[in-house]
Amino acid sequence: MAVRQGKILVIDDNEDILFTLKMLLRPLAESVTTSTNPKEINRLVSTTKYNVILLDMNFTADAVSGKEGFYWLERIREISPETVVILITAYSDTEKAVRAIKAGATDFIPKPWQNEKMLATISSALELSLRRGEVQTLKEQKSVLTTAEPKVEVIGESPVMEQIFRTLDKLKHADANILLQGENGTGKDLIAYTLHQQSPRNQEAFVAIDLGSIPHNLFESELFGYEKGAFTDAGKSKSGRFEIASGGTLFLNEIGNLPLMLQSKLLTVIEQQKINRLGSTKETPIDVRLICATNTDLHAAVNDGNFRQDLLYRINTIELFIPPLRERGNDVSLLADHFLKRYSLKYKKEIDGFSREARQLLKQYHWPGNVRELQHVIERAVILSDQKKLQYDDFMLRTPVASYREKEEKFNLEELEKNTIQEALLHCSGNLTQAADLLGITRTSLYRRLEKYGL
Ligand SMILES: Nc1ncnc2c1ncn2[C@@H]1O[C@H](COP(=O)(O)OP(=O)(O)OP(=O)(O)O)[C@@H](O)[C@H]1O
Repeated sequence: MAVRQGKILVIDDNEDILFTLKMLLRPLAESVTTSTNPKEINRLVSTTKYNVILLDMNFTADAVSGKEGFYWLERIREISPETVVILITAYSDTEKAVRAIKAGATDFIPKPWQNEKMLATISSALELSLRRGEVQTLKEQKSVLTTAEPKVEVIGESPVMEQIFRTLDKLKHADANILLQGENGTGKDLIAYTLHQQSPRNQEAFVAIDLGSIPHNLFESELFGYEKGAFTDAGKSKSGRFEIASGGTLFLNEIGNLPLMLQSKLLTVIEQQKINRLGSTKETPIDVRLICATNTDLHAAVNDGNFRQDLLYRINTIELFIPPLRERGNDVSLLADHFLKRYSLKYKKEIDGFSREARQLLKQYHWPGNVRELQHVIERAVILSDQKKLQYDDFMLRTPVASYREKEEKFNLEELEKNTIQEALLHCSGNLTQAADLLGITRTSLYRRLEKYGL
């Protein structure tokens, strides 16, 4: 026999009927709950997700109109529209059957029933309900996936990027949880997608959620989903990202933003591989590969008591540091050419390169917004330019071009950075965490710079 799935609720005022149906239907489902009192329906349906409800049409003795059945059918449709409802009555007639179906029932069974007919009807009702759930998940998957940006190949030839490509290659068959660290716009999302694409999970969904851009009060419902009525605005049930990503990869961007209370919930989910939607006691098994990303130093956050150490150890089986663009040498030029080609095509402009001065500026600029900033700068320049080559003045960089030019003439940026770090270290008596704070960078970034300048 197939694996028993789904929950059945039977409501009938006759105890014998309930007993017989319980015995008959038990082999079909995970559970069969019975009740003689229709007033229990509100409570039962609000607290448990039933797949199929078998509902008597007449509860009061002598009543034959079926009015009660229709009343309760409507209540069930309001509370749990996805549940399949089958009506039963001793006083069947075609007119009632048609009305019941119009009112949202799926089928109608006359009493006395034949066991084979009852079993066949309830089996198909269970099947229908489970398929409805799958369709709902697919719809939600589609809405999550179609909002994502189209993904492209990761471009880079610099030694630091070559090192990343070698590591990505080694991770092809490892289903390990991965933590990507790097400044905003360095390509963490793109690398997470690449990891998914090259993994055995690539036929399943890649679902991303940016915990830096959604309000804190929505974290829980977005991650774990909710049942209808779980909170004031929960008009209907919704799957969370964990459920939608099940079988595939879940990318949690800006994981450092997760409040401590949800960190412990996330830890439990990772350990038990099950989730509970908000407002539900039902556990749903999930199977996701987790890739997390952060632009903050989670190790420092652990030291400061803002991030759980046990959670960090669960998500960072492999840690990958994605370097800022300014440390990738000629990759800036490579990426600039790539974006120029893409946007010239998109905006139908005949621009075939950069002036020498413009290319020099791209190389020297420090790109605080990394690849994303470069991409936007080139797109804007392509839209506004009316020459064959992009010029120095076509770029509207975050640091104003004029003052940047002046600074370039006056200072050597690296020298400046090195001196500033030395000063900060002196000021903080060598305390790296304090120095990093003072400089407004992460401890990891500070370490890298100390290495770079041999400090
Ligand atoms: N090496 C690369 N090659 C091609 N495109 C890249 C590369 N790195 C980043 N991009 C592009 O730059 C943009 C920003 O990258 P992405 O969103 O992956 O960065 P991120 O580190 O996840 O940013 P954030 O931390 O702000 O979420 C995207 O459009 C991405 O496609």
